[in-house]
Amino acid sequence: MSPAPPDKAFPVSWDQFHRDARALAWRLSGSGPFSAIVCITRGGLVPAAIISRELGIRLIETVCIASYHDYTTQGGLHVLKDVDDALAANGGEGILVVDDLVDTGKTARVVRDRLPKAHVATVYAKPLGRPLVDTFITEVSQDTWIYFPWDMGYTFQPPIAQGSAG
Ligand SMILES: O=P(O)(O)OC[C@H]1O[C@H](OP(=O)(O)OP(=O)(O)O)[C@H](O)[C@@H]1O
Ligand code: HPA
Ligand SMILES: [Mg+2]
Repeated sequence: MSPAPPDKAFPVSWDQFHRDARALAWRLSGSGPFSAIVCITRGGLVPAAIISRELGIRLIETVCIASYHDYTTQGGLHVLKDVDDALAANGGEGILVVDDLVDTGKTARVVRDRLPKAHVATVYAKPLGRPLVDTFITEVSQDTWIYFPWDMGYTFQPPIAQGSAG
C-alpha cells in the first residue's frame, strides 16, 4: 500500500522561488569558489540557472535522477544519466551540486556517494534529508508537500466559508 500523502501544502510562486534561489546564491557566495555546477534534474535545473547567473558559473553538468513516479509516492531510484567522469575525478572537490529540495535524502545520498567532496545545496529541505545538504534556505516539516510553480496552474478557489481547505 502507498504511504499517505503529506498533510500540509507549501505552495511556492515563481517570485518566491526566484527570491529563495537568489538567497541561496547569496549564502553560497561565501563558500566557493566553485568550478562547476552539477544540477540534479529535473528539479535542480531551475535553481541551477539562477545560481549560475548570480555566481558567474558557466560550466553546468547534469546528473539525471528520478524517483517520484506517482505524485507524492517515491519508488525505486533511477539514475538516467551519471556525472561526467572528468568532473568526478577528484571526488567532486570545488563542485557545487544543486537541487530544488531534499526530502528523504535518498537522491542526495546517491550524488554524495559519487561526489563526496562536493558542496550540496538545495533551496528547500525536510528534516530527514537535511543532514545530506551543506546549504539550504527554508526548512519545512516532513509532512509538508512543496508545490513548485512549474507543477501548478491557476484554478478557482471556493471561499473559505464554503469549506475551502486553505
Ligand atoms: O530527498 P528525496 O526523497 O530523494 O527527494 C528529493 C528529490 O525528489 C524530487 O525529484 P524527482 O525524483 O521527483 O524527479 P524530478 O526532479 O525530475 O521531478 C526532487 O526534485 C528531488 O530531486
Ligand atoms: O515536497 C515535494 N514537492 C515536490 N517534489 C518532491 N519530491 C520529493 N518531495 C517533494
Ligand atoms: Mg529531482
